[in-house]
Amino acid sequence: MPPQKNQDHQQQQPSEPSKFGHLPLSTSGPLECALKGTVLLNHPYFNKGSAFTSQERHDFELTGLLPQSVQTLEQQVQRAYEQYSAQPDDLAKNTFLTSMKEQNEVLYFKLLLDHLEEMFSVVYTPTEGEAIQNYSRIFRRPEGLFLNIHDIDRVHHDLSLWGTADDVDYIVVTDGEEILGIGDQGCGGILISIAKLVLMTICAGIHPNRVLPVVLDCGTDNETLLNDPLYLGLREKRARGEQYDRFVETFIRSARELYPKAYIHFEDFGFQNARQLLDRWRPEIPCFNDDVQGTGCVTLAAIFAGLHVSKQKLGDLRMVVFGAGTAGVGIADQVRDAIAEERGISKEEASRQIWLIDKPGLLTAQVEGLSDAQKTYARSEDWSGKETDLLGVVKEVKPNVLVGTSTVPGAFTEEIVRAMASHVDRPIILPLSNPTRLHEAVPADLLSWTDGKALVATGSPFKPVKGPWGPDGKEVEIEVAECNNSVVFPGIGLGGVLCRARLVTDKMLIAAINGVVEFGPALKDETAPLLPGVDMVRQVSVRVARKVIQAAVEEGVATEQGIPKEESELDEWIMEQMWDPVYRPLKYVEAHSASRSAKGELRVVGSLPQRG
Ligand SMILES: NC(=O)C1=CN([C@@H]2O[C@H](COP(=O)(O)OP(=O)(O)OC[C@H]3O[C@@H](n4cnc5c(N)ncnc54)[C@H](O)[C@@H]3O)[C@@H](O)[C@H]2O)C=CC1
Ligand SMILES: CC(=O)C(=O)O
Ligand SMILES: [Mg+2]
Repeated sequence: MPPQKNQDHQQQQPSEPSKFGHLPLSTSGPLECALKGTVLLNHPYFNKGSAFTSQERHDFELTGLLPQSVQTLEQQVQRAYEQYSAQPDDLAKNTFLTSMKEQNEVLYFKLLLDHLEEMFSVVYTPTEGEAIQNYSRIFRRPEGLFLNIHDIDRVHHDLSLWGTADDVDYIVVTDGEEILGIGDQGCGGILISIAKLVLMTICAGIHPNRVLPVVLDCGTDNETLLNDPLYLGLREKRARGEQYDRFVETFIRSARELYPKAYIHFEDFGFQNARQLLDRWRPEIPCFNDDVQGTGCVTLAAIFAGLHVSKQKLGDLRMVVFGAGTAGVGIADQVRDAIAEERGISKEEASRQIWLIDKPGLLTAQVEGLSDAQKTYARSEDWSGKETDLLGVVKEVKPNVLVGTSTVPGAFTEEIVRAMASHVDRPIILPLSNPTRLHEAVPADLLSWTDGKALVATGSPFKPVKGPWGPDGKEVEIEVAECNNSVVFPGIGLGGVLCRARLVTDKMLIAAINGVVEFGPALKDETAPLLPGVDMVRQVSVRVARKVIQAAVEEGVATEQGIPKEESELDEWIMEQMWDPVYRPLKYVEAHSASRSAKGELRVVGSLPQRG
């Protein structure tokens, strides 16, 4: 593209009046800004770098601080992409993107959106896992909110610095205990909160300046971190029990009080805490546990697609889950409820079609120390004299669905997979452990051991697999879906935020699953992936959000006014409120006369220490 001389007349965003009138979260029109000069250039939300127009350079005291050429966002993306491509490896690419986010958010999100398929695995699993493990080493600048268990009395105050009551739509909080499949990462867990929020913006258009990433620093049991002189978090063993409960409760109550509109997303808590927190808060506030509910929803959607291809019914499902932790039991619950609904039977009866395996082997009534959630699935029939390891259970139970959420790489061995395929024509096999190196099996092996018959989806992305599985042994390429909660949590969150749901109900989650299923490529072409890919994320999120909002309205938990009833209008209403990475004209306002806008877009220096 030839360089363009003067882009002053580039129109940054049309501000057509909406047919719905003023929508609370729409972001068209000029952006009020009280910052000037270097402070403005250093503010990631307002900064446009070389794309500031000549007028803005004069109005905001930027002349002399920028080279003369006024460039377009597209030119900036081109330059940024060249810089990104020159990075030596994925972790360096991840670090490059983080620093771009700290400089210019519009450019960061535009770059990501334009190259989403290539960059998704760099800002999310698997590379984000590597960044988290190295947090205290690659740290440059803090982002997010770090709350200290020893300062419970300051939690409310520290949270209050983030904005006013209207400023926050979405909070992702972790305590860092069970990050992806890489265990306790202490305060480095802040990066999973940030990554999930990046996905909320990219996949669902949640405004990047109206979100809050939080890590609850309760210490860490990770010896490597405890012994690392550069570790940035509390250097002590994890607090548990009463002190922990009081800390989390103080956080949630303060967040609710300060930001009553915000939806709270729990991420990567340890198994016991994840469940307890969800059970404790779900009946009271709009909250969601991604590892339990998000994973349950996306996996059920993949299973629906797999059953469609294998021409089996949900009622006939026999599922073995290897790794009965947060995700494994979350999946089991979602599948159990769907079976119960389809067959018109009790949840208890439906749970008989599911076998959970953990470290002691099959979970039976004889296994001690099971949590309440696991006990629901403990087998009561007599297994004495039978093998209760994965191979033994697969041989005995003859499952048509096998799920891996164990973090044990290679656990789905050739023998196990062949045993499964010997009694089911199209086995549905979902190795979901992240990051990539922890998958229970890789698609190439699963397909090769089953002559291309396995219906596979994986927790992290994999390249398509080629093999002689077409008609007459012709070589075909099989694309494997990523079965990650990222397919579904953005749409659920978008729906929850836009309708200002009081609660996130079971029916809203079922509606979300149906939304994903409608986009499943395998429903139209049986050789296609079980779930929609990254290229369709925004469309999927709009559909999921629509379904979630409709269910919330039906259930009486939507509190927003004026939600359209008609589907295409509702889609328009949703899309108008999704944030897009475009530069909007800046309008100067005096700091002292500046009130923070309801959109949280007017940030006065000093009001947001973490982001200013
Ligand atoms: N694809 C997706 O969307 C998601 C994937 N995950 C992945 O699932 C994995 C598990 O995550 P969580 O459930 O949060 O962790 P978790 O720690 O709660 O669960 C893991 C379970 O596997 C069990 N396990 C470990 N070694 C085992 C062995 N040798 N045999 C049998 N069981 C064994 C553990 O005892 C534990 O119960 C992680 O790799 C995580 O990244 C989690 C959430 C979503
Ligand atoms: C995907 C996700 O949430 C996890 O692996 O924990
Ligand atoms: Mg997670």
